Amino acid sequence: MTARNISQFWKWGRKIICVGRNYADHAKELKNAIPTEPVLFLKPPSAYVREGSPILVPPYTGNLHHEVELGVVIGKGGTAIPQAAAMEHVAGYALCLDMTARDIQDECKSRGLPWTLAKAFNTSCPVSDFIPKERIPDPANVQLWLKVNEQLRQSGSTSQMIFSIPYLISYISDFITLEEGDLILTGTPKGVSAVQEHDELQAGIQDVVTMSFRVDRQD
Ligand SMILES: O=C([O-])CC(=O)C(=O)O
Ligand SMILES: [Mg+2]
Repeated sequence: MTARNISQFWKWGRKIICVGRNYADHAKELKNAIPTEPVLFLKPPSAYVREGSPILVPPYTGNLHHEVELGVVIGKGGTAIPQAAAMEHVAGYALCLDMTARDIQDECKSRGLPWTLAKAFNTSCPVSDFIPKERIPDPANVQLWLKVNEQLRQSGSTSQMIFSIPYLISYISDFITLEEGDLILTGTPKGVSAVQEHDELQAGIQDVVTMSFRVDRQD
């Protein structure tokens, strides 16, 4: 049996735990209250898409949004992880997009229904190469950016997060056991906007990583 390699964590079939409304400026642009506890939702591993393959617009949405986010890759699992030990559970990072069918999400919100079809569809989690932990010594202070067709749409620092990475790891692991290969999406800064078929998305974490994806229609 070949050993699994954490640098290909997206192939492992592990869960993707997403944090919503973790940046006040984004919560405000969508007219959501600033949360007093993390807002959590999940994506299945089938949501992953890698560079070279397109982001597919689900046929049921007319308002697909990009959300650029720092992803935290879990290297050591655990339950009820104390904040002080949380960073020992991190193997590294990845740049991610939390693709969101905003019209469907709005409808789910107003009807009190779960966000699954707004957030968890195929290709809803574009992911960069794995970034070993050492390459981002201060994850609480890196710049994330996203361009659509060369136009800057999102630019924000992880220093703006409401809940820190150690807090999130500790909070999540109280309720959902974290496993090696899990990914935590830590929320998006402001500037989310709609993408269309044939758009080119480019995103990056300052001088650490960049990635690009093309948007296509689902046949
Ligand atoms: O859909 C939303 O706005 C919540 C979310 O994922 C985020 O804040 O990153
Ligand atoms: Mg998000």
